[in-house]
Amino acid sequence: MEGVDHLAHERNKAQFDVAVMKAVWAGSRDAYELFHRFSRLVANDPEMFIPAIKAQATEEQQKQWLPLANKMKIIGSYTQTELGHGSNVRGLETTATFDPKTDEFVLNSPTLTATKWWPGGLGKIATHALAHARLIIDDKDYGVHGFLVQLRSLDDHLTLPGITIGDIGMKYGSGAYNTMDNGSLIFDHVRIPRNQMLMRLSQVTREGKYVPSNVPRQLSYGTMVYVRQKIVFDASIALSRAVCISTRYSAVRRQFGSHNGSPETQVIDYKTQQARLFPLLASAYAIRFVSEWLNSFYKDLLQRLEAKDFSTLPEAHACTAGLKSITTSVAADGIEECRKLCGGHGYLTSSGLPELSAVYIPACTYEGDNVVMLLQVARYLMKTISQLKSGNKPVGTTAYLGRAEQLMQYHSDVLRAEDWLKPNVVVEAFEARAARMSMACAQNLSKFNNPEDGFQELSADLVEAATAHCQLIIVSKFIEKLQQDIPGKGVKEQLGVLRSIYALFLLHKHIGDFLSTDCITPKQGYLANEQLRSLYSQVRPNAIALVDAFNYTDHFLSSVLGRYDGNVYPKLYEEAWKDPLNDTSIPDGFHEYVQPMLKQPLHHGRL
Ligand SMILES: CCCCCCCCCC/C=C\CCCC(=O)SCCNC(=O)CCNC(=O)[C@H](O)C(C)(C)COP(=O)(O)OP(=O)(O)OC[C@H]1O[C@@H](n2cnc3c(N)ncnc32)[C@H](O)[C@@H]1OP(=O)(O)O
Ligand SMILES: Cc1cc2nc3c(=O)[nH]c(=O)nc-3n(C[C@H](O)[C@H](O)[C@H](O)COP(=O)(O)OP(=O)(O)OC[C@H]3O[C@@H](n4cnc5c(N)ncnc54)[C@H](O)[C@@H]3O)c2cc1C
Repeated sequence: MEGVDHLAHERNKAQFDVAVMKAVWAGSRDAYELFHRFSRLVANDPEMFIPAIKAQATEEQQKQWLPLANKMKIIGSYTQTELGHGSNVRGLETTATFDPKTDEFVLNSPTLTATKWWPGGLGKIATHALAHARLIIDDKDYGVHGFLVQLRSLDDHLTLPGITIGDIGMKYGSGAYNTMDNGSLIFDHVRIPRNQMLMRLSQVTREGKYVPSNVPRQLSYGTMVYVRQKIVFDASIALSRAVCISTRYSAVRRQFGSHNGSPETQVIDYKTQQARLFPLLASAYAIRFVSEWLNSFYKDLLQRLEAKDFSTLPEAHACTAGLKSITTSVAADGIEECRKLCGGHGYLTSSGLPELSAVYIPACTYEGDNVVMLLQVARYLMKTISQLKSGNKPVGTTAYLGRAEQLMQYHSDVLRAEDWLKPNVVVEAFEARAARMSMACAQNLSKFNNPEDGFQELSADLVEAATAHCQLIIVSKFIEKLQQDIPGKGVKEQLGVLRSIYALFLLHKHIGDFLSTDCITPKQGYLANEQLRSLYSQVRPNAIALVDAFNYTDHFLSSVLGRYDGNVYPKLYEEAWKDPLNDTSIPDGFHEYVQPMLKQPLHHGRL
């Protein structure tokens, strides 16, 4: 029925102020108002190009290029990855050779594997590329730098001489990512003026002298840090969207359990459904809050960089790389789990979930493969530990490693299931687990003569240690969020329940880590699980209101199953009838191919 709220009875169960929770989810009341007025930005916005110019171009270059990019007079593509090299940026093959006679750089793709491959917007639309290439002066290789290269005429959009561009072809699924023209590009001795090398960090003079910057070379990777922290925020949106669909549908869907004609059981009441769904609901909130923190950390980094303070750059890199990795993996896996939680209907395009999944899963790869990113975190952790001996006191997200000795002695003192609700009890267990896993890796690494050999050999363990570290960050930031003043009836209590679910679910999932590092006993692990079950029961009456707090419109969710009013079945049926196959009762080709078979004579009563 139109106009009836089929989920009203669920909404009436809520034990908290949903309006306040909406503001908490949005980040602030102002952010909520803004969000309410404007529909959200499209995630795959190819303006990535602009942050790169801001980060790597001189002020003069910015004055020249940013107005053009902002007014869409030029369309740029961030062109880094090549057919043969993506993760290993230092391995890129494209060259930009300085020609002192003409005061130009000559861009060239020396091999097939040097073909630029993947950049968004490149295939059909971009007029310019921010191309990453090895700077060569007098046969000397100065490593990878950024160059602004015009690709297509601004008059007729035809490619310029020496440039071969194409689209790289269809991608996974049939959905929206195929509307993105990820491109391939070959340079054949393409000339650009010297002032189109982005020279904020290092310069090449008219005489062909290379002037290295007096700032860390890693600043040239700044765009990746910026985009990675955006991607963490994006993960909270993608996961919460899937969770919203799946939670609402789980309250609508009924299976089994009818007695004497009573309705069947709502599938959301099955404990197995809750144990799969509610940790994802909690994860969506956890990722949201850690992204909020990461964004403020990033803003602080920018202020410091302005003041030539580079001290937090390594931590910013480790945090953005690690959290990008963990949160996109959780979101991608979570979306798939949400699809399964919706049973057969989840596989229908009209559920919104297959499309969301197909568009989202490359987040585990782009802007840094997730394993490669965790290995960067592991390097940072190993470096931090190696510096402990020289008295360096770690700060920020690795401060706990400064208490490594104490954490190596730690044994959880949990006696009852409720003890696991205490934030300090949880944090200590997560700190001890992360510290012990990292310390064990550091100890094993020290047995190798060549640290790089050791790093390769132990890389699987290092990835696990990095994961434990990143999970600790997320748990800690959730706890810190709740130390803030949060008004509204029941809001803080509900967030407290979600915080405990998030932490205890992780503990349950990684119980092997906690037991093998001797941080907790099997009995304490059992108590954590017992507490988790009771927390699921506390979330149950609030589940619909907790996803309403995301404040997503039906238009944004694009899902028949996730409709606000829960009016799922008539709409599913209606959607099916929009399938072009239903335009006619006899399908195309029936008369040509199927009917002749049906009309074949029977032999001895058989075909
Ligand atoms: C407007 C934006 C909106 C965004 C909205 C969100 C939605 C986004 C949708 C976007 C869709 C698609 C976008 C996709 C775009 C792309 O994929 S662009 C291509 C991205 N490519 C990568 O990410 C490549 C990954 N590889 C690397 O980053 C590096 O090669 C790697 C870090 C793996 C290794 O670098 P090296 O220099 O070779 O390595 P090391 O020796 O390991 O490191 C040297 C030191 O440098 C430190 N480091 C490394 N990276 C950084 C960094 N980014 N910042 C600061 N520091 C860094 C590293 O820790 C080492 O430090 P140390 O010497 O040990 O102290
Ligand atoms: C949808 C999409 C959009 C993209 N958009 C852009 C764009 O706009 N601009 C751009 O320049 N690029 C873009 N890319 C490219 C993207 O950044 C790279 O694909 C990404 O960085 C991964 O690199 P790769 O493809 O070389 O993977 P590989 O490094 O080849 O990964 C293959 C496997 O090797 C493993 N591996 C690699 N190195 C190591 C190691 N050191 N230790 C252990 N395991 C390792 C990885 O974990 C993975 O399992 C895009 C990619 C996708 C999928």
